[in-house]
Amino acid sequence: APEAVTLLAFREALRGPQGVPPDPLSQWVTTAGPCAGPGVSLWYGVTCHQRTGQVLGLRLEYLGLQGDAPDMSVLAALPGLRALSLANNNLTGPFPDLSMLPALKMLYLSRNKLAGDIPDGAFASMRGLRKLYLSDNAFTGPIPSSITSPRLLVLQLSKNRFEGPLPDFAQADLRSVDFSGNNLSGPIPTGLQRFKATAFQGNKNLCGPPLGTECPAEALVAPPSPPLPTSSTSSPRSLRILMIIAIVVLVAGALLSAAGLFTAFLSRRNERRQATTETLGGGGPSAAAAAAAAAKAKATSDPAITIEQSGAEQHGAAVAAPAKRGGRRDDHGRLVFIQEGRERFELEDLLRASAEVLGSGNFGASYKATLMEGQTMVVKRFKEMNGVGREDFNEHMRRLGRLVHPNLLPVVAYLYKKEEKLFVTDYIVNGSLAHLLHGGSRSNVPALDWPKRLKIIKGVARGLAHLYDELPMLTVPHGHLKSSNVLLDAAFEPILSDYALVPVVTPHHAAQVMVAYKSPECGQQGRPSKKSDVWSLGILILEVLTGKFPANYLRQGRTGTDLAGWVHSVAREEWSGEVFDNDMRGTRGGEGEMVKLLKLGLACCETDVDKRWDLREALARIEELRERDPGAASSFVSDVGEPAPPSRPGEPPHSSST
Ligand SMILES: Nc1ncnc2c1ncn2[C@@H]1O[C@H](COP(=O)(O)OP(=O)(O)OP(=O)(O)O)[C@@H](O)[C@H]1O
Repeated sequence: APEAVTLLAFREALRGPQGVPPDPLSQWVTTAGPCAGPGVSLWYGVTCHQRTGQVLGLRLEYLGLQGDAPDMSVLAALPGLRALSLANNNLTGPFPDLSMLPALKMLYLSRNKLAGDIPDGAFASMRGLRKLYLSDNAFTGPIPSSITSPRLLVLQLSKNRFEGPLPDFAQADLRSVDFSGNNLSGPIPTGLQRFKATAFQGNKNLCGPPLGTECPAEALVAPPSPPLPTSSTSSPRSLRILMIIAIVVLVAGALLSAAGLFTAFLSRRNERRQATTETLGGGGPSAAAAAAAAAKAKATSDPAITIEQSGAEQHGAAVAAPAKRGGRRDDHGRLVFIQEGRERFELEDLLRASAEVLGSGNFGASYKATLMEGQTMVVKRFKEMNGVGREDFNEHMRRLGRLVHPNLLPVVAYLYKKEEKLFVTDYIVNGSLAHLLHGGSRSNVPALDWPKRLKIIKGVARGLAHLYDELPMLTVPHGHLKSSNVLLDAAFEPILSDYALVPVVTPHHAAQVMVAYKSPECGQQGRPSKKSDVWSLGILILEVLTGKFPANYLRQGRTGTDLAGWVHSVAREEWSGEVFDNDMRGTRGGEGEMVKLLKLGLACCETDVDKRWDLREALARIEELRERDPGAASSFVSDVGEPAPPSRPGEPPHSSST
C-alpha cells in the first residue's frame, strides 16, 4: 500500500545519528499496512481515520529520536494526515519545514531540543491548524506571525527563548495558551488578557493584565502591532460585541420557547425510560435505555424530539469548539464531543443498534455499540461521579480532550447528567489485558509471549508519563491503573482507559474503589501521593509477569493488606524461578531481562513512598529493558521451568519485602 511505503520511507528518515530506526518501529512491516480498516491501526504510533481508514495521525513520542528533525516532505504523500507528534524526543537543529503539510490540524514538537528562530511564514500554508505545541525547546526570535491562524485553538510555546511582543491573535478563537518562560516583552494584547497570569509568567518584560506588573507609559501609548498575514484580521471589536449581543438575545428567546417543550419531552422520556430498561439488560434506570427510547420516539417523529434534534445541529457547531467562553450548551442530555476531527453522532445513533454489554465495573456497565457508518464505540456509565459541579466537570473533560498519546484511550464524547455521566470511547479490538491474562482460552487471540508483555509494560509506562507531563496539577494523574483498564489494540499496543478521573469522582467512592487508594500510603495516611500510580504500575508489572490476578481487585472497599501480601508472596517466589507465567516459559535469551522487569515491579511496589521511584525514574528503567538479554543468554527458566542458579540476580529487590 502506498501509505506503508511512505511511512517506511519516513522511518528511514528517523534513523538519526544512531543509524537505526527506533525500536518500536521495527514492528512496521509491509505485509500488513498501517491501517487494517476504518479506525483499526496495526502499526505503532499510527492512528487511522474512523471512516476512510487512511492514516490520520502519527505519534512518534518517547522514541529517543536524535539529530535534526526528519525531512517531513515525505509525509506529503499521506493525504489524510492531520495530526503529527514528535514530542518528547531529543531532536536538535532548526524548526523543520512543514510547508508540504498544509492540511495539518495538530502539531506536537514539545520537549525536544529544537533551536533557533522559526521563519515568520512557517505556518502560512497551514490555515486549518488547531493545536500547536512547541513548549520546552530552545526556539529564539519573534513568535512567527503566521501562527495567528483563524482556527487556532491551542497554542503552547512555554519554556523557549521567544522574544519581542506577543501577536494579538485577534482572529483566532484561542481556548488555551501558554507563553510562560520566554523572553517576551511589552503589553499583553487585549485579546489575550482573559487567560490566567500563569500563561505569561517567567517573561521578565511582559506587562499589563492579567500580570500584576503595570506597563510603562510609553509601552501603552504605542502598543506593538505585530505584522499580521492579512488585513482582515483587524475586525472592529465593537462590531463583534454587537454580534455577540444579538446572538445572546436570539438564543435566550429560542431557549425560553423551547423550555416548555423540553419539560414535556423530559416527562415523556421518563415514562418511556421505565418501559425500556429491559432492552439493555435491566439493572435499574439506564441512560442508555432512555436514549434508546428517545431514538424510538424519534423514529415515530415525536415533535418534542424533533425540536431537540434541530437544536442538536446548532449544538454540533457549538461543540466543535467546546470552550467557547462560558458556553453552557453542552448539557440537557446531549453528547459533548471533546476530540477534534471526530465524526459527530448522537447517543440515539449509538444505541439504535442493539448494544452489547461488555461488563460492569465499579462505576457501572460498559456497552459496545456500532454506528451505522461502521465505527464501533464503547459507552461507559459512570455513577458516583459527583466530585465537582457541572462547570468544573466540563472543564476537566476539556482538559482530557487535549490529551493525545498512542497509549491513552481518548474520551471521544461525554454526556453529563446529574445522577450519572456517560463516556464514549473507541472500541479497542483485543479487549482488556485482564481478559487476556485471566479470561481463559480465547481461540482467536494468541497467548502473550514475553516480547508482547514487555511492549505492554513499556506502552503503559509511556502513557502514564504523558499523563504526568500533561496533568501535573493532579495528585494521581491516573488513579485507576489496573489490568482491566489496559486495553490492547490489534498490534497489542496497550491503551490506558479510565485515567485522570480522581478529581471528578465522588470522594467517598474514589476512596472505596479506585486503585490508587489501595496503595500502602492510603492505608497509612489515608491519601494517595504522586507516587501511588507508580505503585499501581508495580502491581501491574507483577501481574503481567506472573499471570496472577492481584487479589484485591476482587474486593471492594479494602485497602492495602491483601495486595501487599500478594506482592510479598511474589517476592518470595522470585527465588524459586516458578514465578513467571507459564505462557512465557518457552522464552529463550530474554530471561535476564524478565528478571530485571520483575525486580523493577517489586521496586515500584516499595512501601515507603519516599524511597519509591517517581514515575520518570520508573519509565527510564523500563525503557532500558530489551526483549533479549545483552550478550550470552543465561537460562533462568529452562524448558521445564527449572530454575538455573547462575542467573540469579545479585541484589535483593529494592522493596520493603524480606
Ligand atoms: N474501549 C473499550 N474497548 C474494548 N473493551 C472495553 C473497552 N472499555 C471497556 N472494555 C471492556 O469492558 C470491561 C468492563 O469495563 P469497565 O471499564 O466497565 O469496568 P472495569 O474496568 O472492570 O472496572 P472499573 O469500573 O473499576 O474501571 C473491561 O474488562 C473491558 O474488557
